[in-house]
Amino acid sequence: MADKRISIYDTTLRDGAQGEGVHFSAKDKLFYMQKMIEAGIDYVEAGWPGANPKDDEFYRTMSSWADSAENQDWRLRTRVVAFGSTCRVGESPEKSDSLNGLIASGANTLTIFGKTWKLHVETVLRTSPQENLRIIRESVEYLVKAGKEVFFDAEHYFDGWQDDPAFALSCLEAAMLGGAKGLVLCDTNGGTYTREITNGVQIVRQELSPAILGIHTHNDGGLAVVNTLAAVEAGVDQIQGTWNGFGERCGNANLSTLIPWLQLKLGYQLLEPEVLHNISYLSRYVAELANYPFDEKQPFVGRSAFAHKAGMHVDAVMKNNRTFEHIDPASVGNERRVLISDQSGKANLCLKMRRFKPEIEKDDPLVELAMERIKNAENEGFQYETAEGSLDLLLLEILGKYEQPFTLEDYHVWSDPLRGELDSVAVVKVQVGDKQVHIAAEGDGPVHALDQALRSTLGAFFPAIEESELTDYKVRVLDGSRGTGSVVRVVVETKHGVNTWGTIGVSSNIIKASAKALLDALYLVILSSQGKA
Ligand SMILES: CC(=O)SCCNC(=O)CCNC(=O)[C@H](O)C(C)(C)COP(=O)(O)OP(=O)(O)OC[C@H]1O[C@@H](n2cnc3c(N)ncnc32)[C@H](O)[C@@H]1OP(=O)(O)O
Ligand SMILES: CC(=O)C(=O)O
Repeated sequence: MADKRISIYDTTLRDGAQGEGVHFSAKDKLFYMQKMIEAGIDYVEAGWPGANPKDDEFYRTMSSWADSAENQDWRLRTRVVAFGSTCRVGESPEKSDSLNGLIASGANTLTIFGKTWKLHVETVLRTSPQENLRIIRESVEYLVKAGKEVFFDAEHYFDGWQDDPAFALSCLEAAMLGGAKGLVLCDTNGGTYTREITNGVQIVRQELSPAILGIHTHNDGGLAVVNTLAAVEAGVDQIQGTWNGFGERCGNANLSTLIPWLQLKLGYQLLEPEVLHNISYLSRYVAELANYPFDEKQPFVGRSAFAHKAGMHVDAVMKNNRTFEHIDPASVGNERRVLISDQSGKANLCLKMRRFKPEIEKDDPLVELAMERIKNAENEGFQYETAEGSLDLLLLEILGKYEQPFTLEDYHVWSDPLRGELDSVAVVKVQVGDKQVHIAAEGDGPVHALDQALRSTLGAFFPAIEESELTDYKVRVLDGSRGTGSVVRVVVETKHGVNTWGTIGVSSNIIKASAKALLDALYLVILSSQGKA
């Protein structure tokens, strides 16, 4: 149903943080909340009070922040949710540390999960179905009486429903009897097929009338996004998910994919259009905050999402972008990229070269020349897809616009691996204008020594060098048949301000390959600081 409002329940800080390698400190969680409040996310589940000191600290700080006069209006847009479980078997809610911890958290919206699959009731809780219904109903009731808005996460709902539909439904009824505002159907093991999700949601819609019906899926079968979309089409009002699909095992339904699908393609209302235009940035922000590598292959928001490599595709995109783009990249804050490789045609290169010479056309002989040089270089082992910085330098040179800011006249590197730290020395001879400089520097290994020598020589002439940093260094053996004499490809990543460049060197001598990649990086830092690259 187009233009229906679907609320977003973001569980990145809770279920997302249950993912391998994903961590948020209490302070990270506060930064995160502020971003999501700005974005207008409806519900943000931030953790489990009582489970660990970090979550306790977060809720303490969050409640005092929310209570302060200048932040009173945050509740209008975003609700911070505290998560926990029902009371334990044989326990009364009043005695439950979990429930009392939730009330004490200060959050006005609370989500508790409970069992709906008999397998869990019998083997994990080791209790009777009746006791399970009691702990669900009484726990919800206790929180509602404390003045809270309560969601019930029906753990393993779809497995439970396939096993014993009447029992699974009775668990939902117990939560409703307790006064739950929302019921959330969880595919906890992530292995449910889409058809069962659709059926499961439709039956709950027919049988019960919660104020909010939500869906929470995991990605173990690779269907979390599709299953969430199916649930929306079958009638849920709320999607639970995590940015970048972070979460336990194979992760949760990915909000970075779901939101554009629902809003741009299916016509549902989730976020303000300007927030949707910022969604690539938001996804990246969350990965940065979690210190987790961003998956560039993600639909909609990844760098590769609109990266065209095949020559024929780029030719078609230049004629009409709809030929190979399912949406306008700008609608999700992303951009089209043209990759240059041995799969490129003149269209790829022409688009790339227009950055430096806007009037260039596909039939210009310089485009042909660039294609020949690149295909030959790729044949020798260069790979410009990961080294767009070196590619820029090559194109500037072909266009006659390259002014090399210095020349490395000579260099020598010695290593004494038995010396311990700073085991290598490099001496470089560099020509800058009419000045020639010799400098020696030590380093941990020969490449570090060379980098240090170049930087200390050039920093005096070009201050931008001092502000730049090497952020990655990768070596790949191209053909192992010659053992330690094989040709290697070195790719260096360098950051200066908001710019990051990949540069490349290829040689059977790892120092020579590294020197070429390092030099290209330094040239780029200097040229871009002078507005020439
Ligand atoms: C599907 C989900 O993702 S639910 C969220 C799961 N998230 C987490 O587990 C992360 C945070 N968890 C924790 O920090 C800890 O597990 C704590 C603090 C909550 C509990 O720790 P402990 O008291 O040491 O218990 P432990 O984790 O070993 O075992 C879980 C207990 O809860 C019980 N339990 C599990 N689910 C429920 C439920 N829905 N309602 C009531 N009790 C439950 C289990 O039966 C078990 O009890 P038992 O020890 O009497 O057999
Ligand atoms: C509650 C929850 O995270 C799940 O069932 O997957």
